[in-house]
This record gives sequence, structure tokens and C-alpha cells, in this order.
Amino acid sequence: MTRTPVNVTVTGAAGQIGYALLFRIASGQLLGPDTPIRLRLLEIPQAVKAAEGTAMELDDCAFPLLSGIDISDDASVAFDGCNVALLVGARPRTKGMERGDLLEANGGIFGPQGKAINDHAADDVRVLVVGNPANTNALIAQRHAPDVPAERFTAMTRLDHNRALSQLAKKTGVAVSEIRRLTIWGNHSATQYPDVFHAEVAGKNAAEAVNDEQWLADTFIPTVAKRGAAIIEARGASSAASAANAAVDHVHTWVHGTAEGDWTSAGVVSDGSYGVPEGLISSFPVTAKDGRFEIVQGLEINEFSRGRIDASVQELVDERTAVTELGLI
Ligand SMILES: NC(=O)c1ccc[n+]([C@@H]2O[C@H](COP(=O)([O-])OP(=O)(O)OC[C@H]3O[C@@H](n4cnc5c(N)ncnc54)[C@H](O)[C@@H]3O)[C@@H](O)[C@H]2O)c1
Ligand SMILES: O=C(O)C[C@H](O)C(=O)O
Repeated sequence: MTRTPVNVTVTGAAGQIGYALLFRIASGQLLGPDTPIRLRLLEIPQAVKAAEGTAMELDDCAFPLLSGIDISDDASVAFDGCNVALLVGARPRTKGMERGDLLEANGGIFGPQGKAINDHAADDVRVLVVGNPANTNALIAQRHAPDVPAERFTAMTRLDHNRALSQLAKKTGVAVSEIRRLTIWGNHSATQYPDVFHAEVAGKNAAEAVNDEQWLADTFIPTVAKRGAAIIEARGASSAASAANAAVDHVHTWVHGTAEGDWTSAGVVSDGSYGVPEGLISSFPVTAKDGRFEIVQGLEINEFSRGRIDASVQELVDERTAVTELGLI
């Protein structure tokens, strides 16, 4: 192997998503079978030992593409030379915590990590924020990295996208591979809007294939939007393997591109498209080419969709106002 390894930094490496994610990155599923990887794991001091245990297991897999593993509790070390940053570690909501408390606690994590990326990462750094509230955490990190192009900061809504694909495939009786052009709009929260109006199911318009607006409104949208909570209820812990899978999908698509004629969903910095205020990190339909996401332009937004997109975007505006008032951006 002669290529220089790509530095992939994973925060929250000792957590449950970290445990599902690291082995897939090291096996080549994130960047492809020809790209050697150096893992840089960031954890809080209390969890460094657990991260060391995971690193021992990674060693024991003898992955041919894994050129080394560094573990640190110092963001300036973990992001040094970083090419791909997966910001997974976050402060979970605990009993009695209000949304503002959660935003404040996470601002204390994502602000300094954004600054460390700004000061230490490689020029081509790409950042995916997984830790919740993912869109606003991504915004906080991006605002602390003025020297990094804003478009390099993204938030994960690929899990929502994949959930929507599966639900629609089940309803219409087709394979997920036969569905294209589905969109998640807005926030990675219960207000998100999974939109089938531009989607195709086996070459046919998805809304027409479903032909059941009540199912869309009363079953499909809430099932996708509340899936995270349903998994917590069932598993007693939030989604981990599916979240790691979506992170792998997001970065793989970002680097390798979307298929001709298709698109995916990602939280990206708004350029004002579709009435989403500029600068917000909101989920859009996006294509990827040459390592860049582009918002799909020119889609007609019907009345059913407009109100739902606006409601989720308003939640993002409110979160941005809250973190501005807290002095976090
Ligand atoms: N965007 C999505 O689709 C999506 C899906 C699932 C989960 N999530 C979110 O991902 C996050 C991680 O989930 P999890 O199940 O792995 O949680 P977890 O609690 O199992 O692990 C989180 C890890 O982050 C570490 N951590 C905390 N603060 C840190 C910091 N400042 N620097 C580095 N590491 C830090 C913790 O020590 C812990 O090991 C949560 O916020 C969860 O809500 C997002
Ligand atoms: O961790 C959560 O709150 C849920 C998670 O974001 C998910 O969508 O599964």
C-alpha cells in the first residue's frame, strides 16, 4: 500500500455508535477499498480507557487498510491533519434537562471542536455531525471554523432518508434499490419532513404509486420522523448500528458521488434555496459530485409539503436564536 493514509477523526469513539462505526471505517467501507486510513479517536478522559479497548479489537481484526490508531482527549491532537471528521460524541439529554440546557451543553463541545478543526485539520477537511441536536451542533462547529469553507460542515439526515426508503419500499412492495429521489427536509428531529412527491418507485411517481395521502400524512411521515424515539423505546438505547451505517453512507456518497439521476438527503448550509434562511444547516435533496454536495434546484413544492418544510425550518431558526442568545455562535 503506497497511498498516504487518510486521517479520519471520530469523536465519542467509545460510545455505542463509535463501536458500530469504527470497524466499518477500518474495513474500507467509508472511503473505498483502495484508501488506507489512520484513525484518530477523541474521547473525554473518563472514556479513553474504553476507547483503548476498542482500539485493541481493531488491531485484532488485522484490517489491511488500517495504518494506525491514535487516541486522545485533546481536540487539537485528534483533529491534527484530519481529512474526515465524524463528530459523534455529544451530551445526551438527561432527566430534567430542557432543550436550552441541551443546546448549551453541546455548544460547550461543538464550539471548541469547530475551533480545533479550524486550527489543526487538513485543508480538505470534511465534517459530518452525528451528535444531537445534529443540525445546530453542526452550525455551532461551523461558526467556530471561519477559515474552513462553510460547505464542509454537514449534519446527518441520511438515517432518516434510509428509514423513509425502507418504509416506502414496504408499502409499495418494491426493493429499496428501485426507489430514487426521496428527500428529507429540515431538522433531524420529529419535525423533519420526508417528501415522496418527487420520488420515483420503479420508475413511477411515488405519490401516485402510493395513492393514499392519508397514509402519507398519518403513517409514513410520523413513522419516519419518530423512528428514533421508537427505537429508544424498544431497545432502551438510541439507534447505533443504523446510525453508523448512515454515517458511512453519507461520507461515501460525499466522496464518491450520487448515481446519475438520483439524489440523497443531507444537512448542508443553506444558500437560501426553497426559502430556507441562508446559513442554517438544514436537510435538502442533494447530489454529490467531485467531493461536493449541491442542493437540487427547481423542485416544485406543493402546499402539503410547504407547510411541513416551513415548520421544521422554523424549529432550526428557533434553535439558532437560542444558541445565539446563549452566546454559543
Ligand atoms: N443524526 C442522527 O441520525 C443520529 C442517530 C443516532 C444517534 N445520534 C446521536 O449521536 C450521539 C452519540 O450517540 P451514541 O449512542 O454513540 O451515544 P453514547 O452515549 O453511547 O456515546 C457518546 C460518546 O461520546 C463521548 N463524548 C461525550 N462528550 C465528548 C466530547 N466532548 N468529546 C469526545 N467524546 C465525547 C462519550 O464519552 C461517549 O463515549 C448522540 O447525540 C445521539 O443522540 C444521532
Ligand atoms: O438519539 C436520538 O435522540 C435518536 C436518534 O437521533 C435517531 O434518530 O435514532
